[in-house]
Amino acid sequence: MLVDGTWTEDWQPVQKSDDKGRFVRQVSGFRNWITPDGSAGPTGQGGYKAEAGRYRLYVAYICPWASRTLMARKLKKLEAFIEVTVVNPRLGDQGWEFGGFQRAEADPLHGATYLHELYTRADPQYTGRATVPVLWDMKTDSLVNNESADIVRMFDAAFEGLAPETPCLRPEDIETEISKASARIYDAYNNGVYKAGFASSQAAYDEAVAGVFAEMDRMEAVLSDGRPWFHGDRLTETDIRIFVTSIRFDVAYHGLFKTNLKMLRDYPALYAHMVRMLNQPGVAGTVDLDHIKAGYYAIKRLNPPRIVPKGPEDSYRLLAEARGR
Ligand SMILES: N[C@@H](CCC(=O)N[C@@H](CS)C(=O)NCC(=O)O)C(=O)O
Repeated sequence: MLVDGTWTEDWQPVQKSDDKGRFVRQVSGFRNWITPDGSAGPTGQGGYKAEAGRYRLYVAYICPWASRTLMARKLKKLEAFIEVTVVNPRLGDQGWEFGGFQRAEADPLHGATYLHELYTRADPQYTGRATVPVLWDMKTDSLVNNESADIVRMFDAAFEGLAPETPCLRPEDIETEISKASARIYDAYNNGVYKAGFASSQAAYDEAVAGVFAEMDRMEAVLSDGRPWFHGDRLTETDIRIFVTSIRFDVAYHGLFKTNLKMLRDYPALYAHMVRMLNQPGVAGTVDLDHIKAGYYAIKRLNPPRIVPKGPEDSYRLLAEARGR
């Protein structure tokens, strides 16, 4: 991570724990917003106006948080507004690296070797982890935002009137419902699997795993009435949130994070929800199973020999089918 702008090799990914051995995720540091007129959004500074070709999203396909911003870019048809650079899926001694893996790209703006160079370029005194996603402003050469929840929200609204019309991912009439569901699903599912995987005590692991499967049972019950999306007929950010963990579940979390009471495919409605989302236009292109596996199974602390498993066949088949449509 970076400390006062200097890289320090306390790099073990996402490993901060509390006094009971529970994994704790860091809070994002750049919270500016792109808005239609460049005014400041709910947090941060103004000056980031919605304009074509001005912004670039740095992502890792392994990362669920980065992936949800990629999905929002597709679902909101923002390809002309937001360029994308994909980093190497393996988090190394210097954090995220450019190039060096199939479909991992070079940094087209600064020729950086590591993502942390972008952080210190934006703030020479930055302290914190150099995480993906990073939303970069190519006009002022600055870091707009590194919090995926903000990025999904700004993609939803900031380019209205400029980008093709698309359904809202956070309709006002169900905003409270979305916020409530998001908080729970984040804690028990999206972050719950990490809490299980990075637990440093049996008790912390047991607690996290129980939370993960209780939440899966709950989501399964909601989706079992035949609705296509979590809140009903409309695809919302809640569905994106669920999907990014569901698509990684059997592929990485079940094995590496030991969330193995069941597999995702044992939940018929949740599984169908994942397949439905995978088949939305553009979504399959945001999923790279080889990056996902290479990235997770390269986490030294959890998998010292770094052997990457072959399967699961089922996930590759689903993805190939979705791509072929
Ligand atoms: N709050 C951030 C969290 C992002 C995050 O934790 N990204 C992980 C990858 S999944 C990362 O970049 N970790 C690098 C590190 O911890 O050094 C968001 O949702 O955007």
